[in-house]
Amino acid sequence: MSGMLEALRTFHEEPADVSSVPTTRGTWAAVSGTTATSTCSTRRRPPGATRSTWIWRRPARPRRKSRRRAGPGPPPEIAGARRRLRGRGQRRRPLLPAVPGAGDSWSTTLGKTRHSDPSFLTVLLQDGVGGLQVLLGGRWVRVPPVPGAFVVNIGDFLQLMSNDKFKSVEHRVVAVDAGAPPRVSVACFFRPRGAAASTRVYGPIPTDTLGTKPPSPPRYRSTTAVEFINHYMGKGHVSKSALKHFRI
Ligand SMILES: O=C(O)CCC(=O)C(=O)O
Ligand SMILES: [Fe+2]
Repeated sequence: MSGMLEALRTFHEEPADVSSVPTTRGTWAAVSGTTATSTCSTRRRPPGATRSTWIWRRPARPRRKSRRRAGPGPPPEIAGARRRLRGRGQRRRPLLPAVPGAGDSWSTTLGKTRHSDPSFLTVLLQDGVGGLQVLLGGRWVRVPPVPGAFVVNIGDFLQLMSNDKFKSVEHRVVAVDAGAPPRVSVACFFRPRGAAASTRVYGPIPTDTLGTKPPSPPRYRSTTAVEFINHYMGKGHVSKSALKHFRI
């Protein structure tokens, strides 16, 4: 865990010419054999929905031959960081600078705006800086970093499939006060990928699995991961509005 966070910091502290290499999918894919992309675009995102973030998508079945043909490879520090980050699914590495005077008043302008994740589950590793908050009973509650622990978030997909039995959690990240080091975190989003993402249809699972109660009527229409994500991205990932769109 600490190695992974350290790798992120190392990467962010690289000179600009190294850390700015992977600005396009093509460039980074050719360098690393994985796909990386930045979510720093402000095109369809409201303020607060962007930060310095890189997404790694590992090919489902990496083909060694094509990797070998891919060129000389990244510098050793980057290769090391990438090795530590490898795994299934999608990982992000946000970096949030400390802000002089930051407090709750900054929360809607800097950090990660309130949202729920378009995943079944998200496994999150945060560093010791803090700033993550969840919405509980209408109040923002801090999620203090616990060394050696992951934060596991229920995502919108699980809420949809469980017909509201498990509720996705609204969360945000607020800027921390000056003096703290820049914050890094790694999130792994578990959701359908590859062909299944556009072909497999997911809907509420009947909840009477024990046969003890009549199943509750579905509260959401069925959808594919691709349709859900496209809608989510189009909304600019704010709050839980994407889920509402699928509600019957
Ligand atoms: O950085 C964090 O703690 C949370 C990041 C997050 O919520 C996300 O990327 O969806
Ligand atoms: Fe999130």
